[in-house]
Amino acid sequence: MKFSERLYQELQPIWQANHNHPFVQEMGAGTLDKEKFRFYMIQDYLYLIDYAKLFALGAMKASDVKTMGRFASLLNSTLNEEMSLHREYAVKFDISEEELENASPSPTTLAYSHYMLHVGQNGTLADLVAALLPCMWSYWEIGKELSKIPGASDHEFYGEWINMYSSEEFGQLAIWCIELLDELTLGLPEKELKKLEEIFLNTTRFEYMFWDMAYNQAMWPTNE
Ligand SMILES: Cc1ncc(CO)c(N)n1
Repeated sequence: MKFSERLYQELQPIWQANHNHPFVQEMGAGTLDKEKFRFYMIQDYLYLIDYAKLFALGAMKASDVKTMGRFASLLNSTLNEEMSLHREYAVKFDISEEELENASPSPTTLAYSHYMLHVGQNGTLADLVAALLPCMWSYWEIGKELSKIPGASDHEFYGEWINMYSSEEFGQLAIWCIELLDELTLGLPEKELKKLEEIFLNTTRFEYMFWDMAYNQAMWPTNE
């Protein structure tokens, strides 16, 4: 069995919990509170700045030119395509450039992005890919699922989000990361695979926490 298939099977319950989160469900139903989405967009923009750096680190750690090129392309897509979606949403939701630039990351955003950067900086290329994969893979799955709901892709506010993450282009990037992880894990001892599974599990858990943070608009528990 491919390592990605093993991960997918073993972590189904958590993936289901992510899909069933009220933030995701209400986005699909078109009933999500706009203030919650606005909060999410700002936090996700901050998150993607660090996430993009992970692709740059991937290019650094890659041992062949083809893989470097793929990471360069992922870096470009994140900065110039995915984050363009966020910049368009910012206009739609009345988020000024100043507000976006001055925004502070929530504890969950900080914890998630810093965990990934820590793994990316200190680990192997396989560790880095295991850390970043749940992000792309779960968004693609959620995008595809929501795009099946009649009318969801045409929704005035949430349609664009669904179209971006269910798109063929986004799917191709996710598939490439899945294939890379399978290649990098071929023949690795069980002890090493367990470590990668733990990393993948952690960022999968962070995905859930990110939806939850956005739904509750959760910043630090004290205002100081
Ligand atoms: C928190 C989070 N996970 C995954 C993605 C997909 O890139 C995103 N934009 N944000």
